[in-house]
Amino acid sequence: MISDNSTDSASPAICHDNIIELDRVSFSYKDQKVISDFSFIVKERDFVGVIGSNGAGKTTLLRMMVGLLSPTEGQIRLFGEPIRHFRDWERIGYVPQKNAFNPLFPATVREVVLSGLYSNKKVFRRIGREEQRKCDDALEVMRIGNLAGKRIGQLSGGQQQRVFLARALVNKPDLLILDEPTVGIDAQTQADFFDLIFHMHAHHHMTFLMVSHDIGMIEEQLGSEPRESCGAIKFYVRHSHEQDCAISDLKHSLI
Ligand SMILES: Nc1ncnc2c1ncn2[C@@H]1O[C@H](COP(=O)(O)OP(=O)(O)OP(=O)(O)O)[C@@H](O)[C@H]1O
Repeated sequence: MISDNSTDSASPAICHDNIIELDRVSFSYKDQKVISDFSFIVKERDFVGVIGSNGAGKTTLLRMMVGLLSPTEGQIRLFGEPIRHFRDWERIGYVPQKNAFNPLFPATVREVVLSGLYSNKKVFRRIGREEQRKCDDALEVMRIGNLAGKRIGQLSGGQQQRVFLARALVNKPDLLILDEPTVGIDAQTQADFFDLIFHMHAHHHMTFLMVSHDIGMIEEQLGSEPRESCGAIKFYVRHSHEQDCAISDLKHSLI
């Protein structure tokens, strides 16, 4: 593994590793500058809520963090490693803002959720009982167990979004990046989902970065003062030091 992070002399506290580092990052689409000279660090066990008006650049920022866009200037590191060398993508779950499957896409809901367990290299690995159990757990948490055998392309937009969330959760990644994850989802599933991810943040050692337009929910969960801003984008952060929870399935997190 390539790493040139040898200068980091940070605290030995295990929960304070840097997960995402943006160092003087700028981004332009042709001649429109969207992100300007922005530096920010997300630490292990942070929950970062990202708020900002339409067009402020939130999605652009997230797409840079997952390697889909390259900064025009500046550097990004993931888990301490320069993003161009980073290969450990299965540690990161990403749910983009708008997901839509072609109605003819042949995979079933179960197959799509199971695909979250493997990196591209491992897609042909045999799926055992343990993997099926994790998949059932994720399906049940997102209330789509009854849709498991259906073709994903034939579901409604909100149902498809729940499948994407189940896929992102099934592997319990170290870092989950969510771009307005609950748009189009009914109120009960939305409330359950927030309970779940805030529990996972507090007790399962996960780090979250989530774009939301729900300022009330963000302030209630993360406090009313943003820690940082980037143009019209504001970053609310809460760090967790709570006790880890020994239960490994997802369902218990709903309560
Ligand atoms: N592919 C693209 N090509 C050119 N300009 C783009 C592209 N994608 C986004 N933009 C522009 O960049 C700016 C930031 O867009 P972005 O999608 O990052 O904003 P956002 O904060 O996520 O907005 P929203 O809340 O509406 O999702 C906007 O002015 C947008 O028009």
